[in-house]
Order: sequence, then structure tokens, then C-alpha cells
Amino acid sequence: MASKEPIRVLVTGAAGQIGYALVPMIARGVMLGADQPVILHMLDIPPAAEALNGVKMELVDAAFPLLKGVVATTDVVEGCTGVNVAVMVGGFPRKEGMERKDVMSKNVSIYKAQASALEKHAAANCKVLVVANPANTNALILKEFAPSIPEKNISCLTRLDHNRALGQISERLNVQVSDVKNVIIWGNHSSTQYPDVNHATVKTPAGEKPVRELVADDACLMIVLLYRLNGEFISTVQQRGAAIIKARKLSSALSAASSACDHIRDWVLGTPEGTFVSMGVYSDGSYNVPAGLIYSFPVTCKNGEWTIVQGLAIDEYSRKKLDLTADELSEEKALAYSCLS
Ligand SMILES: NC(=O)C1=CN([C@@H]2O[C@H](COP(=O)(O)OP(=O)(O)OC[C@H]3O[C@@H](n4cnc5c(N)ncnc54)[C@H](O)[C@@H]3O)[C@@H](O)[C@H]2O)C=CC1
Ligand SMILES: O=C([O-])CC(=O)C(=O)O
Repeated sequence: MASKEPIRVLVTGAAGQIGYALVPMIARGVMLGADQPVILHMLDIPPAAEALNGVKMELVDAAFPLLKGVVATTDVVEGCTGVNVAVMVGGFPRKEGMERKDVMSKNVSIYKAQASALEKHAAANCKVLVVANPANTNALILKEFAPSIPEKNISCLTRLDHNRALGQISERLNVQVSDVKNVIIWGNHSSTQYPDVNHATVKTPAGEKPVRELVADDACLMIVLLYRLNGEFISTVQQRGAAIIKARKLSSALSAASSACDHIRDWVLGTPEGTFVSMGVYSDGSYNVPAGLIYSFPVTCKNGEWTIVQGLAIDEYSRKKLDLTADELSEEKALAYSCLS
């Protein structure tokens, strides 16, 4: 069988800690499939050039059969040229004493410049995933400054939060994580996100059961667990990033890299029948979320396109949570725009 044409994948911030976990996953076929050759484009800034070259040396040393080439560069045009998939991990982190506006203003200028480079030099129909925080708003800026890239092609990562929610349910109900599905992360990749289990199910010997029904199977456990699903469960997922930083003294990296692979794999190759995943995408007003925000929704993917899952019942408690995180995104949007003027 003739081998497939390589797909060019850009990773920005490739010399950083997520980059270091992500590039070997891509080179091994975790992101695009075990039969899909790839050419990696790794972009970072000049102070990281030597470290970036070290990562390139290790990629050569690992002799990945699917890896057909590596471009390691600090030149944004070279980095973006011809790429089919762009994973934007590079950004300006918040440092001690900095205000939110200072961080936003640095990231707005980075994402404005990279948007223009992608628009001019990436392959037609390039799919973009923004990982760097504030992920939703960086993606929105990228969309605004790359008007010729279809808005359907620009997304941000909330799959890590989605996977964290699956992991928490698996641990709490003592079931395999692969048997849990259809949790939803609504909104911002921040502590206002709403991890929603109302539509989640677990595969059991008796068929698929709603998580809430499973919990309710045991009347004694019901009150405790329902309380936890609406309280502790939500705050654990919302605060998981901070808990990892506390434990590792560094933010999540392997789980972020793995979730970025899940996000792109499902987007390109499709979600399994009956399964939805969470992606930060451009809101069209579904679920009365204001249009024009990059907001995390439940989606299914087919033929390289995502579609927001429609018609899910939203109770009063959930409605408030959906609105709260939308309000935060509207504020972030206004802050980002104020940095542009
Ligand atoms: N959406 C999500 O679920 C998650 C997002 N993050 C975010 O991902 C980002 C990266 O995290 P880490 O890899 O841990 O950070 P890191 O600091 O280890 O690496 C960031 C890299 O980006 C590079 N960089 C900075 N400005 C750049 C630019 N203009 N162009 C290209 N590269 C640039 C830096 O030189 C550095 O090598 C952070 O913003 C972090 O907050 C982290 C975990 C989860
Ligand atoms: O909180 C952070 O800085 C990293 C992050 O986004 C996460 O782990 O979800």
C-alpha cells in the first residue's frame, strides 16, 4: 500500500514543557494515526533557540518511523509555511506582580502576529488549536486577525478539562475511564468553566447508564454523591490545574499534550458514534451563549468538521453556570480589545 502524504504539524512554544511532551506523541502517530507520516514544525522565540535545537536532536535520536522531517525555527513565517495543523502552545505566562491586563496585552500582540503569519503562509484549510492561556481569548484574537481562515478551523483546548472530568468520575464511581463518556465542559478554560455530568453515561454489564442514575442506584449514597456531583466534583475539575501546579511546582504538561492529541485526532478522524467531546469553538448562539465568543461546547466530529450537539436539556442550575462563564469570556474579550487600541 502506498504510504500517505505527510501532514505538516506546527507546534509553537515547542521548547517549553508541553512542547517537550507533545512532539514525541505527534511523531509516534498519537495525534493523527499510526499510518500517518508527519513533518514537525517547531517554533519558539530566540532565547529558546538552543533548547529548541536540543529537542530537534532528540527527535532525530528517537528515530520515529513516521517522522519525515523537522523544521526547528524562531522565524514565524518559516514555522507557519505550509502547515496543515497548528497547535499554539507558545505564549506569555503570568509572572509575579503582573496584572491580568499586562498578560493579556502581551498575548494579544503574539496572537495577532501569529494569526497573520498563519493566514498568509499556512496550507488552505489549516486546523488551529490554541492551548496557551488565556486559551479561549487567544483563539478569538487569532480568529479576528486571520479573517480568511474559516472560523470553523479555529479552536481552543478544553479537552484537558473534559478528560479530567472523565477521570474524576472513573475514580469516584470506581469504573474504567474508558467506560465513561459524554461529560461536558461549558465555557472558559478557567475556574469559571462548568463541568456538567447531566448527560454523562457509564457502560455497565446492563448497558449504558446515566452517571446520575448510577449514583441514585444506591439510596444511601445518593445524597452524598449528588451533593458531590454539584459541588466538590465541579470544583475539583475547575481547580485541577492549580492542584497540579501545587504538586509539581509546574503546570500540567503530559496531560495537556495528550489532550491536545485527543482534540486534533477526534477533529480530523471523527468522534465515535454516540460520543461527544468538549471543544472551545466559535459560538453561533447555541444554548443562548452569546455569539462571537470562543466557548467550550459539546461537539461531535465527522469528515474533519465539528458540530455542536443540539437539544440537550439545561436545568436552572446549569443555566446559571453557562451564563457565568460566558460573562467572564465577554469581559476577557473586552479586555483583549482594549489592548488593541
Ligand atoms: N488549555 C489548557 O488546557 C492548558 C494550557 N496551558 C498553557 O499552555 C501554555 C504553555 O505551557 P508550558 O509549555 O507549560 O509553558 P512553558 O513556559 O514551559 O513553554 C512555553 C514556551 O513558549 C515559548 N514562547 C513564548 N512566546 C512565544 C512566541 N511568541 N512564539 C513562540 N513561542 C513562544 C517560550 O519560549 C516557551 O518555550 C501556557 O500558556 C499554559 O498556561 C497549560 C496547560 C493546560
Ligand atoms: O492553570 C494553568 O496555568 C495551566 C492550565 O491551564 C491547566 O492546567 O489547566
